[in-house]
Amino acid sequence: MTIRFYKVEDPYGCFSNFSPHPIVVEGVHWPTSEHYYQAQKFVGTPHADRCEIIRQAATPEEAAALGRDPQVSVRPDWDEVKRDVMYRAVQTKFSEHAQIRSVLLDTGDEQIVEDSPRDWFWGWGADHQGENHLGKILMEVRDACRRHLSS
Ligand SMILES: Nc1c(N[C@@H]2O[C@H](COP(=O)(O)O)[C@@H](O)[C@H]2O)[nH]c(=O)[nH]c1=O
Repeated sequence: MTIRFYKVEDPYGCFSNFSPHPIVVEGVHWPTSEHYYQAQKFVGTPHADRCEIIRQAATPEEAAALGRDPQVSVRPDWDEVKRDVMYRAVQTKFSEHAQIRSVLLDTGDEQIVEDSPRDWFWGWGADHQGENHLGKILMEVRDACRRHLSS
């Protein structure tokens, strides 16, 4: 059966980037993978100061809002790099938290879908026709964890 996730409080909520699992990337602590993902939008831009503002946001919702401010331009290559950014965020999260790594590994080879009604890129969208890149990255990270375990 397909594993659907979205809100942190719902089943498989630990797969959401809003889940309370901090990550450390290049020695920098991020409260959630969402904080890290949203901050990368502004690396190398005139608004690079926004990275630290986002890192210090009290909640992932606030971090997402700061990252989605239409008044502030993201890095011009964001659409080209955002999937790699997301992969690094998710891979780091599950490498640093054994308990949720077990949850991910225990999904076997089931399909994983971000059941977002309004995100057709990271999720499958309300009509379930979206690209589900976050679900695909979770399945890629699951496979990488499994290979690491068997090596
Ligand atoms: N989980 C979740 C969301 N989805 C998350 O938002 C991020 C995409 O943001 P953007 O690239 O700015 O559209 C990505 O991490 C995706 O999983 N959005 C929400 O407003 N609430 C939520 O609970």
